[in-house]
Amino acid sequence: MVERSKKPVPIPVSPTRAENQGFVSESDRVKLSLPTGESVEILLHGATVISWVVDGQEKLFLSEKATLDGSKPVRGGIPLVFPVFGKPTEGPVAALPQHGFARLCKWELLGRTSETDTSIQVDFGLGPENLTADQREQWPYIFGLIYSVNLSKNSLETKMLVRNEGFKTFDFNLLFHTYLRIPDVNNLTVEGLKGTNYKCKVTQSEAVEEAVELPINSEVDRVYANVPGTVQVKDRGQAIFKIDRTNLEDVVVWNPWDGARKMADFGPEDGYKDMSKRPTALLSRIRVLMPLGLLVCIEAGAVSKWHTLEPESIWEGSTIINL
Ligand SMILES: O=P(O)(O)OC[C@H]1O[C@H](O)[C@H](O)[C@@H](O)[C@@H]1O
Repeated sequence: MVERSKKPVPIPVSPTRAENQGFVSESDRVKLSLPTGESVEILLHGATVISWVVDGQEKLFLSEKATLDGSKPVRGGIPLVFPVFGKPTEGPVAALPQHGFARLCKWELLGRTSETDTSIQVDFGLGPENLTADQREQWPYIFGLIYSVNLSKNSLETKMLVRNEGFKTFDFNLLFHTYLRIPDVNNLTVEGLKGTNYKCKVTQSEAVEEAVELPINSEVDRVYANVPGTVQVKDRGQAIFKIDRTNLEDVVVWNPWDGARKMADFGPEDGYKDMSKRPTALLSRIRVLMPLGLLVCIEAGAVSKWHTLEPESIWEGSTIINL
């Protein structure tokens, strides 16, 4: 449970910024914006970031068929993975659904906690009181999560604080399952992984990454452990996303490729690859107005091993995506 005494203290905003309405809270979501036009939108359901707009361009992929009403995890944006990554078939977390419960729960809005003309932050909380009785049974620990989303002019930072508020030690994984929107997967490379050990979930094998520039040209589902520095996503050799991490040692690279066709909530069906192959004039016009999705997931996390949290201990991990 998020102790009220531990809640972040809201910082009063200047009248000028208040007039700019950089923070809008609706029944199911929160919208943040900067005077320079950048914005981010976060659903209370899963505390899922579903949009990040810079210079009028959407930076995150959100499936056309994503469910946003809280009945399913969101296919797109930044779903939160906690307290388990994947779906272990045995052990104390075997009863939990794939990727845990954090992306399924309705989070509490704790409030806007810092704001200047160049950045704005909002915090959300989750504890056992926000879980269903089944979820509490599946993961019977007393915990508090505080999730912060910080929007700056050219970056988006997400930070998770995990607190063990009970008497029992627990193990957890955490991951920001970030769906990046990219212009064209055919020109895309991911850099910063060379020399890192990875588990390939497609071939069920392990290897050391040899590529300086990793292309995405088929299904990719790799868990890179202990990635040393910045991971860059490049389009035609130009960095379009630079991802830095603090206390999140691992990076998952995922693109379902044509496996996306089997996902009921994935749309457009070929959004994994290249929307330009859809020829109709109407779709081309729509594409100009609202470029549809091409994606790669670059997921910063702590997933290659369990993190153990003793009672009264705190763990914090964050990632920042710079443009
Ligand atoms: O379909 P989901 O439960 O959202 O999982 C989507 C994907 O998440 C991660 O990237 C995993 O490495 C993949 O194996 C998984 O398919």
